[in-house]
Amino acid sequence: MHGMSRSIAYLAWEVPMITRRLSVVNTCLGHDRNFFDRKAYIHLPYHRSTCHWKPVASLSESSQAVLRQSSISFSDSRTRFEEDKSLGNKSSDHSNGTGDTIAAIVTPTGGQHGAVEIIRLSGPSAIAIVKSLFLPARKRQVKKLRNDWNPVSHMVEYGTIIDASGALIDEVLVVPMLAPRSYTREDVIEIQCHGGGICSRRVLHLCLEAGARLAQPGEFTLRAFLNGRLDLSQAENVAQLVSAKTVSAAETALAGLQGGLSLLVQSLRAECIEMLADIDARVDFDDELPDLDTISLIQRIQKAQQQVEQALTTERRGKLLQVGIQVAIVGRPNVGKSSLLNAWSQTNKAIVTSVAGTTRDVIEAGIVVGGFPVKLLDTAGIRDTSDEVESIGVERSIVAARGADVIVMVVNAKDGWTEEDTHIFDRVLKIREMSSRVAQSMLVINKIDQASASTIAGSKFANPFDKVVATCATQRVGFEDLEAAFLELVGTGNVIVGGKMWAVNERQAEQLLRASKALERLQVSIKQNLPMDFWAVDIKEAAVAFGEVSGDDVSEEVLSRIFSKFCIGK
Ligand SMILES: Nc1nc2c(c(=O)[nH]1)N(C=O)[C@@H](CNc1ccc(C(=O)N[C@@H](CCC(=O)O)C(=O)O)cc1)CN2
Ligand SMILES: Nc1nc2c(ncn2[C@@H]2O[C@H](COP(=O)(O)OP(=O)(O)OP(=O)(O)O)[C@@H](O)[C@H]2O)c(=O)[nH]1
Ligand SMILES: [Mg+2]
Repeated sequence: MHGMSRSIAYLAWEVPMITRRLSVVNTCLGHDRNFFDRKAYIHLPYHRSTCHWKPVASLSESSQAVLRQSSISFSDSRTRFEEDKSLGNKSSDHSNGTGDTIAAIVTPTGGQHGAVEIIRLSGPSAIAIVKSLFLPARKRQVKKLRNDWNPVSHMVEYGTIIDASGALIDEVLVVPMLAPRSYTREDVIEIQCHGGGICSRRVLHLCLEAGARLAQPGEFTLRAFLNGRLDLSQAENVAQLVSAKTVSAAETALAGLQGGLSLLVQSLRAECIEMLADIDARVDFDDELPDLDTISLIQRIQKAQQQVEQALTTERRGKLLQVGIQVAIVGRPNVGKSSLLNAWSQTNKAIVTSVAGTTRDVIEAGIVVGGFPVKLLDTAGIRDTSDEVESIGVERSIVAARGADVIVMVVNAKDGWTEEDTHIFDRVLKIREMSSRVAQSMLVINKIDQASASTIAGSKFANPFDKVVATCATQRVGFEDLEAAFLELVGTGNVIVGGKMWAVNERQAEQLLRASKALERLQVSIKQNLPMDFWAVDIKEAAVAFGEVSGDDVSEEVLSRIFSKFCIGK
């Protein structure tokens, strides 16, 4: 960094290293911000929208090393910016990830096959590979030739796929989406084959022989992320969208995919970086700049923190939408648990008889309540029994209750609250205490056609339950109240149920919480008049946490953990 004096105030645009594969050249120079705005900067192999302004001298070792290797001169006060040729070349190598072309069948492969199946290719050789297999029907020439196809982006082409010997493999439609107008921003070609599993596999095989590599789970979306088409939170919403089990879950994921959360996090991160720049500048050049207005700074921080806290309130709803809610129905034999499951799910899944001890195994029924996927678990009536099969069933009831989010205990209005009920209640409560998940509880007083529910509902026995509802399962009475109470119980915070509102996932919430804590500490540091270096530490922490959400500042490990959960072809 010879010749560089601090007063020239070179600023560098340091991009955190995203993946090792994506090289260490993360640095870019600007004479000042305006200069940068005029795009006089080195083209980076990989850069995302918001980064971190720093004096060159404070850059990381590796970034400084890159600068030293490049031909940028620091000695001239007017600054010559030269684009280093080797950097430029690297840049194009990396613009498509590893440079290879990936392929996968993107329609379902196991189980049921559809009428049409799609193979997707993405990468620099996608066109060449398809050219070598595809004979467009449209060509007017009498003699059809291989390699004689000129793809037009987003124009469907009809033709045939042939193998190396010229044998017909399938009659297909081909859709080219040329870079950067594609999902991955690379050249993407989709081949629509006949369904049934054979054609698509043969075509995929030909693509692989022609030089494509089988895509890993989530690799198309990973490329979309690496090429800046989606940020990380949007990519996570792609996975959530395709695994959504209800309309509300899908709508929530879609809202995230459309960028609601991304925009918020982006602006929060930009805000942090701006505040950090103000603070850093005063740490470095304190004598030349006016004092910071700490009152307005604290206001900015408070506003940011409020936005983070608000985003955090969406987590519970998001989790319940994505994962669903497990409800264990427990109680004495013959109180009507199976009848309740059948009535609630409007099925006949569970066997109902007047014999106590009918249900032996856990019976599941999936329903949707207020947009949330709910799994009802009907269980064997809990009692002391010498019957071997029944006692195993009772054990399973306890296990089901232990894993449930909501425990519904059913009692019988006619019998009133019995000693056995107390016994079960104790066991249910014990389960609640032992469980790491805090289950909520609901008392359902059933068979209200035979006796009034008020005796139990008004007794001390009802008090410990979060909700009390009266039903007649055989006539499907009380189920509206049951659902309303249930929704209140799972409480979705102040977010509209079923609204088109994004939600944060667990990983995002973890980072937002980290940011919120850092912003909290920051306010304390400012109020206590601690040195500005301390402020910088906290604000950096918040910026990094936001960067973890957006993917601007994320390790390869986290990336591979996220993308490995995708399905193949996504
Ligand atoms: N056949 C097919 N259907 C699909 C997908 C796909 O990849 N293939 N998608 C995959 O998940 C989803 C749609 N997502 C997509 C997103 C962007 C582009 C795309 O080509 N974007 C261009 C805009 C094209 C234009 O300019 O008209 C771009 O953003 O530049 C394609 C699909 C759902 N349906
Ligand atoms: N009158 C009336 N009978 C009901 C009601 N709910 C269930 N029953 C009857 O009560 C009996 C037992 O119902 P189940 O649903 O099998 O009871 P369970 O709690 O699952 O019993 P186990 O599986 O043995 O633990 C059946 O004859 C049902 O028809 C109700 O609300 N009113
Ligand atoms: Mg039963």
